[in-house]
Amino acid sequence: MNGLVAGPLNVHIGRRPILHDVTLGPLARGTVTALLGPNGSGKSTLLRALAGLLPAHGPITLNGQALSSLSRPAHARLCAYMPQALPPPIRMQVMESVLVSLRVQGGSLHDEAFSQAMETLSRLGIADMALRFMDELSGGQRQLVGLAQALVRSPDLLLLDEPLSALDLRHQFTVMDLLRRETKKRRMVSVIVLHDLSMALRHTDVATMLAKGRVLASGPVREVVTSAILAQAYGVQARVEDDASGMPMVCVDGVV
Ligand SMILES: Nc1ncnc2c1ncn2[C@@H]1O[C@H](COP(=O)(O)OP(=O)(O)OP(=O)(O)O)[C@@H](O)[C@H]1O
Repeated sequence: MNGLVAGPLNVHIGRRPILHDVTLGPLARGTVTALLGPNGSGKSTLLRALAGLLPAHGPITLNGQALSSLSRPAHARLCAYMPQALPPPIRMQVMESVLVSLRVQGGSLHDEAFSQAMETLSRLGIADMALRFMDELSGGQRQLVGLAQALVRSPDLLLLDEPLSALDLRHQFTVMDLLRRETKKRRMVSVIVLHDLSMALRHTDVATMLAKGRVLASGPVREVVTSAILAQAYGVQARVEDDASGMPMVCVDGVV
């Protein structure tokens, strides 16, 4: 089976149960999935479990292959994960940090590594930062570098935890647009944690809404981001409306 299928998954951190019988997918190749839910609902935990960074009880298969059966390097070749925390402001040039990310996949760098890294920086609009040092960049600029580090690896599974949190309005749109195009072109499965529900409506294909470590709803994003589900998940009174150009947006009127 192509794409990602996970669950039912149960995840404990220490003795604490965090995820309860969570299922995800099947998520087809070439699609972007939004992982939604209130603070503490388990989004990052699920992403880390998919990335193989937390032990999960339950099956996770990618393109028919059980991820749990893979060695760390083999897992890293298939899957790129960008955590919620921004890349640290260390004394390393941007280009070097992107090349280091390519090396996570194991082996030595191939001849095209440099041009591949440069092309990824260009697509994100930060080619001019290639020789700058990470500890001289703003938070948003470092987040764009973090995205370059993930994208340059052309993974089969792209996992991004709040990739827009430090970005300005223009970059939020250009990054989501780029992620959608790259996901289609490279036939990746992309799973992205987002708090901006209008962004999810406009730029993702399917969504899973978590609440208290369980799946509340799953399916096409417009069927998941609804007044009823938002009331249940977040405790807000909200409407989903189309703006003048027909694009969906979430308007919050208050709390329930
Ligand atoms: N290291 C840990 N030890 C114990 N509990 C943890 C740990 N990390 C996370 N948790 C708990 O797991 C639950 C889910 O956390 P998680 O970070 O997955 O939520 P989230 O949906 O990503 O939240 P947010 O939107 O705030 O980032 C929370 O109740 C949190 O307190």
